[in-house]
Amino acid sequence: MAELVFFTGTMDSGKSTLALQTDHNYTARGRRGLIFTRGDRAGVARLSSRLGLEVHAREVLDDTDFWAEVHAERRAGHAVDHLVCDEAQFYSPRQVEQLARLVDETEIDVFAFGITTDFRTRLFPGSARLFELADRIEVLQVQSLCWCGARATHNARTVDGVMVTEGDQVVIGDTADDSDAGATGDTAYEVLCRRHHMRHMTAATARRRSTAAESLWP
Ligand SMILES: Nc1ncnc2c1ncn2[C@@H]1O[C@H](COP(=O)(O)OP(=O)(O)O)[C@@H](O)[C@H]1O
Ligand SMILES: Cc1cn([C@H]2C[C@H](O)[C@@H](COP(=O)(O)O)O2)c(=O)[nH]c1=O
Repeated sequence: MAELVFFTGTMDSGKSTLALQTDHNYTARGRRGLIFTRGDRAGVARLSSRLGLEVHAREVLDDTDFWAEVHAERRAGHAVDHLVCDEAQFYSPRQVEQLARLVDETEIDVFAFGITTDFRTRLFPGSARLFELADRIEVLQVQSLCWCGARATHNARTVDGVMVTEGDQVVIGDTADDSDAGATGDTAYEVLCRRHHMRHMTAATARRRSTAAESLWP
């Protein structure tokens, strides 16, 4: 029985790596899959992992119709046994419904990978529809950590090293290590635990407060 599975987590939790591993393992057993992505940091029509793996992928656009894509492949005589769909948070609800229809009516397995919530802790439309329709939701096992050591559960956006909660929902970018904090004109992301996201306390903020406190009581 085919399934629509949504693998989700924070940024930097191993989603793209798992997407590549999944396609590799299914292909190794003779299954033929199509790989999709949208807005990967490596560029158009690329699926990349921070581990360094990168493959060609079909870029999902606003008018991409997964039902039409799969049936065009099959009309051309190509088997399609599974779909790997990365950055699924960026897909439209209608596109998620097309994925679910492919599972139900053509017995194709669909493995979707994407972050759960945006920089304001709100669900992306694509992620929300996947939560509503998926047969299974799998939270990534790789623990990305907040600066405090707790498991990171949410994604923060920083501009010039300062956490922001206003702006466009979609801004392609990467997590920054501490050395990048405060770079001018730089939009970056940092994974935080809920407590510190709600407090707007990034690693840089925590460090600044600690330094200020030490200056009062040297
Ligand atoms: N140099 C490294 N050595 C080992 N693991 C790494 C290294 N760099 C990145 N990773 C792993 O890759 C994960 C991010 O993988 P990626 O698939 O790009 O995540 P996502 O797609 O969820 O953003 C990190 O959580 C970390 O576990
Ligand atoms: C939180 C958040 C993230 N994004 C972007 C930033 C990245 O390009 C992707 C997530 O990629 P990853 O493989 O999971 O690291 O999403 C965004 O556009 N808006 C946000 O609020």
